[in-house]
Amino acid sequence: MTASFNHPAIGVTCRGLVYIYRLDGYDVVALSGVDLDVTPGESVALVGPSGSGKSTLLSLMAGLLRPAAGRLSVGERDLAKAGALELQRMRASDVGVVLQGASRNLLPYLSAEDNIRFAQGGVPRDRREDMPSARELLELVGLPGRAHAASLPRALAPGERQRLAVAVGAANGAGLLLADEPTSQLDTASRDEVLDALESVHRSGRTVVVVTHDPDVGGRMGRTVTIRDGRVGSEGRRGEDYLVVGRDGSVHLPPEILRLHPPGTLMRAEAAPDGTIRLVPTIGAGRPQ
Ligand SMILES: Nc1ncnc2c1ncn2[C@@H]1O[C@H](COP(=O)(O)OP(=O)(O)OP(=O)(O)O)[C@@H](O)[C@H]1O
Repeated sequence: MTASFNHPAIGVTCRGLVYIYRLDGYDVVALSGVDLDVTPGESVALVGPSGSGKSTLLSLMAGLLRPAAGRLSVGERDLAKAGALELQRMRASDVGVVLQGASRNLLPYLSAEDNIRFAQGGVPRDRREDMPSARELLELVGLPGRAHAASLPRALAPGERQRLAVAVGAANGAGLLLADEPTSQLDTASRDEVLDALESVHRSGRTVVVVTHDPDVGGRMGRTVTIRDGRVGSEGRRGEDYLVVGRDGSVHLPPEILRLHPPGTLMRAEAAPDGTIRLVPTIGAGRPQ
């Protein structure tokens, strides 16, 4: 099914992105220098341990939080400089957001169709004619027909409700869809249907960025980016995991290597003529006590 999404896919650029929560007088550094490019039309999963900063990064991309430092562009917009009104406009028409938990995205007293129409209400008039209809969106996420359109969110099964949340997130026809844990607490069949819905949105010409704990969800996206301790730790492409050399030359060693060689270990980096790098720990000299 092809819904009419006429707006181009939107990319994201993060450079040295920092975010700090202030909690009871303490600073919690959630992101400590994220460098990441999401190219228009890509599908990316943000994965990584709990508390590593994935949701914070997604909320920054959505303009729900403001960067403490660094650069963040969504399409042509510089989010570090944008005012509250501009961020609100961006969410109304350029970026779709699916928050964690389907019910946070849906009005319980409106039908599926009316939830979508409500989400389309904030789109500027001159762009409304380009928007897909509520029925087209419902069909896109696998909820076709009059019965689905007329259902209240509570009458839908959990997986259907989550697919409706995806349709509502995509309703404004935006070129970038951001989704936080869209498949959590779903059984495998429902999860796969939500992934099909996200894939349909992606195929309709948008960029899709998803935060997930589920490796299988990561496997369905074009690229996985692992966030570790508030920075990009590694990337997965076509089933292979790669370390990412940061702007400052640092690399995050994977947990299994860190268990063998804990932080503080002294290592020599030796480059072989074929470009391979060997990290050689200096036994006894640099291990923390
Ligand atoms: N509202 C908040 N106030 C204070 N600290 C917060 C707040 N939200 C998140 N944090 C802290 O910021 C860091 C990053 O949190 P974030 O939720 O972005 O991580 P996450 O990778 O999405 O985790 P999870 O997978 O558990 O959702 C964590 O140390 C977390 O405790």
